[in-house]
This record gives sequence, C-alpha cells and structure tokens, in this order.
Amino acid sequence: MSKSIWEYCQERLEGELNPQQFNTWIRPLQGVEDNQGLKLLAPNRFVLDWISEQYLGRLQQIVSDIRDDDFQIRLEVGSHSSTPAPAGNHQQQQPEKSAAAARPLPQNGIKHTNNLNPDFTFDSFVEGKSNQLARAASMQVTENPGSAYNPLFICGGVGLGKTHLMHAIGHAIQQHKPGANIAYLHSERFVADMVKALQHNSIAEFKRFYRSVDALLIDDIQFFAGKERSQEEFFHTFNALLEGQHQIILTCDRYPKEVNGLEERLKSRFGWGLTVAIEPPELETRVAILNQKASRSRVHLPDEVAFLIAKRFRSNVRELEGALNRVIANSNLTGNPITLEFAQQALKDLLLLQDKQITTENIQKTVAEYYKVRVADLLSKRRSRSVARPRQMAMALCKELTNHSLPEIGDAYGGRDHTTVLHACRKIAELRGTEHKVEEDYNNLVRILTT
Ligand SMILES: Nc1ncnc2c1ncn2[C@@H]1O[C@H](COP(=O)(O)OP(=O)(O)OP(=O)(O)O)[C@@H](O)[C@H]1O
Repeated sequence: MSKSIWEYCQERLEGELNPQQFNTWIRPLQGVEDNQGLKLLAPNRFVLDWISEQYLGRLQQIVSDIRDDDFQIRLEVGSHSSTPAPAGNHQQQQPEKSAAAARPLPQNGIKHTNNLNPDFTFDSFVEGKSNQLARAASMQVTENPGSAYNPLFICGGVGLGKTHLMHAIGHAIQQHKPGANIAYLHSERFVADMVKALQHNSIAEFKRFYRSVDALLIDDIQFFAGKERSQEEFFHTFNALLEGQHQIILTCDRYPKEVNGLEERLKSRFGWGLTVAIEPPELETRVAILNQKASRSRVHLPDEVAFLIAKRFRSNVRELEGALNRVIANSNLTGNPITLEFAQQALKDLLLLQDKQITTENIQKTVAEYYKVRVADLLSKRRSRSVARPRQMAMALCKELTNHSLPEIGDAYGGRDHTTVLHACRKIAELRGTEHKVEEDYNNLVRILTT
C-alpha cells in the first residue's frame, strides 16, 4: 500500500529533526487528508502556534516535492477519538472537543469505558484555600459513593480544576471497587449520543446504558441550557441513578440557579446533594501548582521563575500551565537553562499583553467604577466605610496584580504608609473567607482587570 502524504512528511521530518523535537511537536499531530489538502490536528493551541511558526513552511516544502498542484496544509486544534485514521483516507473528520469526551455509544451487552484522564488524580491535585472544600467533598464521595453527597455539583470558572477533581473521584472509586462502571462524558456528548439514539431508534439502549452505570460524571452541564429534550432525558436518568444510589457528579461554570435555560426541576434536583465551588487559586497555590507540574516533568524551576509566572497568570490554571509549558518547551528546544531572563523572553508576548492592561491607575479606575465612587475618593483621607472598603480592595488588587512594592502602592494612594497597605491586604484576605460578597467582588474585579 502506498504511503499517505502525512506519513511521507513524518518520515522526512523524522530524518531532519532531533528525536526530542520530533516527539514533542510532530508525533502528537494527527493528519487527515481531504479534497482540500492535508489537515493537521494539534492537541492544543500552543502546539498549533509552534507548528505554524516553526514547521509549517518546511512541511509545505516537503509536500511540494511530491505534489505539484496547490495542495494546502491547514492546522486545527482537535483530535480523533480513536487511533489516528490513515491520512490517506479521504473521509472528512470532525475534530473532537476533547479526547476524554470521546466515547462510543454502547452496543448490546453494555460495555463501559470510563475515559478518565490518568493524569487527573488526587495526588496531582494541589490543595489550596480556593479548592479545599471542593477537594474535601470529593474525597468524601469516593469513600461513600452514592450516599454521602449525591449529586456532587462542582462549580467554578474556566480552567480551575473542576474536570480534574471529577476525574480524581472517578479514579478513586475505580480503585476502591475495580469492577465499578464509571462513565465520564462532556454534556455535549450526552446530547449528541441522545440525538444519535433518537435517529437510530435506539433510545431504549441509550437509557439502559446511562441508567446502568455506578457513577455518572458529566462535565460542563451549562451546555444543557436550552436543550429541552436532553434535559428531559437527563432528568429521568438522574432520578433512576439517584434511586439506585448510584453516584452522580456534575460540573458547571456557575451555580445551577444561575444557568439560564435550565429547567427548574433540574435546578432543584441538583441542589439535593452538595454544591461546592472552586475559586481562582491564590498566589501560593499557583506557585505550588507550578512547582508540582515542573517536578512531574523533571524540570528544575527556580523560585523567581515560578513567582514570575504565578504573579502574571492568575485566573485560570490552564493558562498558568500553558505558560510553564511554553518556558519548558523553549528551554528543551534551545538547550538553555530556565532562568528569570529566559522565562521573560519566552513569555514576552504574553507578558506584554498584560503589561498594557494592569497598572495602578487602571485598578483604581476600575475599582472606582465598580463601587460607584470617585478615584479621588480612593486617594483621599476619607474614612467612611463606603470609601474605605473599595480603597482596601483596590490596594489588595494592586498587591496581587502588579509588581509594585507595598511602599510604592502606599504612595499611589495619597502617600499612605506601607503598613496601611499591608493591613488592607490582610483585611481583604480575611473578608474573602467570611463574606461571600467580598469574595465575589474580588473575583469579578480580577476578571475585569485581567481579561
Ligand atoms: N489544584 C490544582 N492542582 C493541579 N492542577 C490543577 C489544579 N487546578 C487545575 N489544575 C490543572 O489545570 C488544568 C485545567 O483544569 P480543568 O480542566 O480541570 O479545569 P475546568 O475547571 O474543568 O475547566 P473548564 O471549565 O474549561 O472545563 C488541568 O490541566 C488541571 O490538571
């Protein structure tokens, strides 16, 4: 059988690159040939950007050696659910949203595949104030699946570890009870499976499958919003599982009551168990996450580099990891050790982007608008509560989001002493733990300032 174009390209590149480069960048790609050319699926945005910058030109040259027509190479983020199809196959393939979500619809005889990501375990999950409760509840569930907290509803912003925790529970249940049937899937997958079952008249089988699992883990249930038929089906599945004391774990990017387009009866059912939130991690936890990821990759990460990254990537652990991966990949490729200067250089474009946005003035302006006070009030000596709290919030945000020292921040607030700034930071940290509103304001402001 003749070689496909992608196989040919891989062979050529394998001969040209060193094994590390080849394994890091080229091997993870999947090639699909269609009538528009060769589509390369990269596992994430970072690999895609790197391929596009470093290898696309060369790939195009290799292709032009064997094809003289206008054969194009396109890059997309995505992956196939199964082993990569031979690139010579001319079928158009849809990239999956996530590899873990790809699960074949069960056939007769009900075969369960859990799709758990082996990296997402409790061991690799760094505990911090922001996720303590969610982690503790998750551990409880693994000890008493089906009874302690059912359903367990984990909510929180993008990239904060909800899926990680959910998989960790799945692994632990599986470990305690190796025969347990655990199904993890993204809610979009549930909807797609249901639509397929309806089209193929196999809804009975669909129901039987979902109602027969010991633990059902459904990610990002906000995607159920507005999909009435799926909600109906899910509602019945949900009830059947609860009745049988099977564990249900759900994640969502917000609290159930905040999801528009979700039926009231579902919202109320979700509240039967326990709802726990994961917040953006604080600085120390971000540093701990980076150190853990680095040591798992057997990379020495100097403290000042860990702090540089942790200070600049605050609201999403996935981005935090992405920044670290970029530094590690650059160091691997160039053979340079990871130093502060090296990391600054590797992250230059990302850091520049942030530099533009976060200044003391910007924080003051944003906080003043948020609390409907004047910037001048924040800088003034006024001590009424309506001004003092926003001022403390603004100071705490300057400490968290800029590299200014306490005295510099004090100066920027009408020449206050650095102990006043320190007091403000401590006060806000304390209130974030005790007053939901303060925590919410803080997170909202960080989001506004950093995105
Ligand atoms: N506390 C933590 N310790 C270690 N790694 C973490 C932690 N929190 C998040 N991560 C890592 O951050 C990345 C994103 O986490 P995850 O996919 O679980 O986020 P999510 O909240 O489900 O996001 P989304 O809303 O986009 O689905 C993963 O690689 C995960 O391992």
